[in-house]
Amino acid sequence: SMTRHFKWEVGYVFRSPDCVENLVMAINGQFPGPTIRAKAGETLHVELTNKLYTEGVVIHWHGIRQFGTPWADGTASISQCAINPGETFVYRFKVDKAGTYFYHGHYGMQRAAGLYGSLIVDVAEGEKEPFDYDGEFSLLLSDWWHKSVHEQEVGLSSVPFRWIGEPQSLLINGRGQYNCSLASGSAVASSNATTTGRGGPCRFLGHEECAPQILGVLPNRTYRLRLASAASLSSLNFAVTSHRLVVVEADGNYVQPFAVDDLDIYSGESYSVLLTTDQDPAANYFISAGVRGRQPNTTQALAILNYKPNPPFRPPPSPPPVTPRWDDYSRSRRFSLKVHALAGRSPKPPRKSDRQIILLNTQNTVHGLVKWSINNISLALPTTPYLASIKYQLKHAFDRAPPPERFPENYNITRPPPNPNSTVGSQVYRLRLNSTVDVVLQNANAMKGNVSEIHSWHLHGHDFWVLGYGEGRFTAAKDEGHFNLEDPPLKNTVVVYPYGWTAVRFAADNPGAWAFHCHVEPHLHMGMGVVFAEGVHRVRGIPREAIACGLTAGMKKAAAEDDAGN
Ligand SMILES: O=C1O[C@H]([C@@H](O)CO)C(O)=C1O
Repeated sequence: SMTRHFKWEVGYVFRSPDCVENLVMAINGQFPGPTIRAKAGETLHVELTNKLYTEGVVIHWHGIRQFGTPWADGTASISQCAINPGETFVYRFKVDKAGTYFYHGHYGMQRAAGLYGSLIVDVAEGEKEPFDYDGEFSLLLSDWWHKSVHEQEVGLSSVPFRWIGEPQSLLINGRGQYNCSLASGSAVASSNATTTGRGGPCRFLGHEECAPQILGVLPNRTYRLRLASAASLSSLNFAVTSHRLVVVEADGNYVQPFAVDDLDIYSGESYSVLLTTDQDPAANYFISAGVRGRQPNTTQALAILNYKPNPPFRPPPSPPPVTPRWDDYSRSRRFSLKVHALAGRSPKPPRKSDRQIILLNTQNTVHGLVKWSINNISLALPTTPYLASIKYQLKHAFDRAPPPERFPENYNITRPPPNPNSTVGSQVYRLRLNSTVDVVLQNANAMKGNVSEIHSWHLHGHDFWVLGYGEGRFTAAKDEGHFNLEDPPLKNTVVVYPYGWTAVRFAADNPGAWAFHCHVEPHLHMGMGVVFAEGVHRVRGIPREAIACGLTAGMKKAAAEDDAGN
């Protein structure tokens, strides 16, 4: 089948995503990066050249399994070395399943610098989706800070700790409005427009980088909106005034369709919703993304659903949707529980698992640094990529002790950690190839009293079944009986609610080394993740340029000599 070729250069550019100029990481000068569109079964061949001056770079293809190509997963220190300035690395892999995906940087906090774009995989020739629509739009949601990612990273790694704070703005396809609002007055100004002060009406001529996304639609049609969240921190709620949304896909898997007025989308998740333009065609309507899950300090992002032939900037007569209360977690759970696999389109989970790993999520300190830990270990990535050091049995590349699969019975998840100290570690959970693994993500109180933060966990290389969500501390006896083994959704990202737990099940069927981590960028930077590895001995043909760093730098030479036969 077909191979699609792309030649990308990653570099910093000055841009104004929310009408304020900042540094943005762009691909071929574009922010967000170019949208990749392909058909299931095709091969992507992305030749990536690093044009940054002093930083490495990698690109992760979020939601793509990388079956047989684990070195293309794009995770620095796990699947590959970071691509050095001036170097070129070829990502060549198959997109084997239709769905709404995205790609993004996976080194330091580069995703938060704007290194992301849409990746849409259509059904293969002759295949059909289980729903029809007349047109489609892809909406990449994210959040945005005026402080550089460099300053964010150093702040989080400083003593005293400097939190990044809440975002200055939310973006829809890389466009947001800081310090003004589309909702107050007409967004179109006469030609002598000036951007106004804080909170005043936005004034656009339409060509500005930060001019809102306009979705031009015809009345009485059905459109597929492909939503994906590349957000660094924010859990978002998406809504379109006066229009119901029918959810039909989650993370590249079909779901039993259900209608909502709004939907929650956590960092790393993607959805497809069907929207029918059955409202008054003389009006335009607001599209909104607002913060939930954390006390909001950022105005909602707005875009326009423009019923043609109305002028695109005609102010919608109705005000934007009101984002539901940020801490109404029972409302949030009710939405999560509406997502079920579409019968006959996804395999059901095995009735039993071979192993159950329980991961306690806590906030801790390590020598005064604020960290997130899993079973009291905060992930510190090694300099040599796990894929190489496991494949080539390189000693001393990472801590080979098996990481803890449980946490102490007497740990009280409703209180701050009695001893806030934890340690950093680089251990790997070794999974037996083709075994069925259950993971329970257990949330807990943060270091501050009466605080438990929302997290969104993403698994590389696999989809998992979401077996259930619960409140308080998970216990097998009390909770396993309530797992949904009938029609659990297949996802690659799942939310963990404050003081609650989320249980997932997956087949360890993909030889490679895979990250499993909180998709909240600062949390990952603070160590909130683990590494799984299965069947690495079976991995064949790791491209040398993927592993020429750390202890393997010498290997590159040795291997070359070896090839030269001396
Ligand atoms: O990791 C985090 O740190 C801060 C707070 O917990 C300490 O300042 C915050 O809100 C996070 O999500």
